[in-house]
Amino acid sequence: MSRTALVRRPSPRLAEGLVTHIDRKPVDVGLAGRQWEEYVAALHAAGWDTVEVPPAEDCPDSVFVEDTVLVYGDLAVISRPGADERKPETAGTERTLSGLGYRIAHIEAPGTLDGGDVLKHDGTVWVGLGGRTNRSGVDQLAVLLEPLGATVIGVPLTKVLHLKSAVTALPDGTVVGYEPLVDDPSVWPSFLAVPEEEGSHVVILDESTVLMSTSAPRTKEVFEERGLRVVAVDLTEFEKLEGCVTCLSVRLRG
Ligand SMILES: CN(C)C(=N)NCCC[C@H](N)C(=O)O
Repeated sequence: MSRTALVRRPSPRLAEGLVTHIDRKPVDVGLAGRQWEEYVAALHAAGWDTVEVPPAEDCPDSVFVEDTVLVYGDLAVISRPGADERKPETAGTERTLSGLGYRIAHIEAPGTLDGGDVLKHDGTVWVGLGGRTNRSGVDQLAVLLEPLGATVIGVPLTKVLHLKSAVTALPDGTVVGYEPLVDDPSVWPSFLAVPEEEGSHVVILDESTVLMSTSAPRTKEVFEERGLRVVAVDLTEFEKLEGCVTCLSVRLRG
């Protein structure tokens, strides 16, 4: 199986990125650039190819490429970001995925949907209904994905920016989250509470390996005790902007 991930270089204006649920802290743009290179190197070391979406230098949050699209099979659903500042980011993602041969669909007004609000596992697609994604966005996504066999479920999201700020899934489908920030853990058939907020965020690299932040060392031990191999990368500068390990790529499989 070929494994490719979309990534997008940080904008020189990264430090102006949006913050909603946390206090603003100064971002070291040079350090962020080095952390981004290490993130991409970790994908390569795990056997992933990367394709760069052309940089969007005037869009401070454009490095968080996950929010611009939801890919399901051969369909790329171009998002309509809930924050107006981020709406110009989608054009570059659309051009790149169109060039890679994906069928393209769009979330249309009045719908809004950020890719970071969408968690997929094994045919189920949970979508966070919070500050960035609205009911119309979820309904449009359901119309697009249900013919492809997916079940789309809207879930409440009040405590964090995106659904994947709160929860992500391990390779076996267990959904992991830091309970104080999860609205309703009973949504997921199998939920594992982790001891650190940054431990909620994993990218599945393969069936036994996950990528996560070095900011959650106790959670790393929990995952290793479950038999997972964990690759940890420093993401401090992105975490200051409510970013996490998932936001920096869009994984394309198959
Ligand atoms: C899963 N997460 C968290 C994401 N996919 N995106 C993070 C975007 C952060 C950006 N400053 C913003 O406020 O939009």
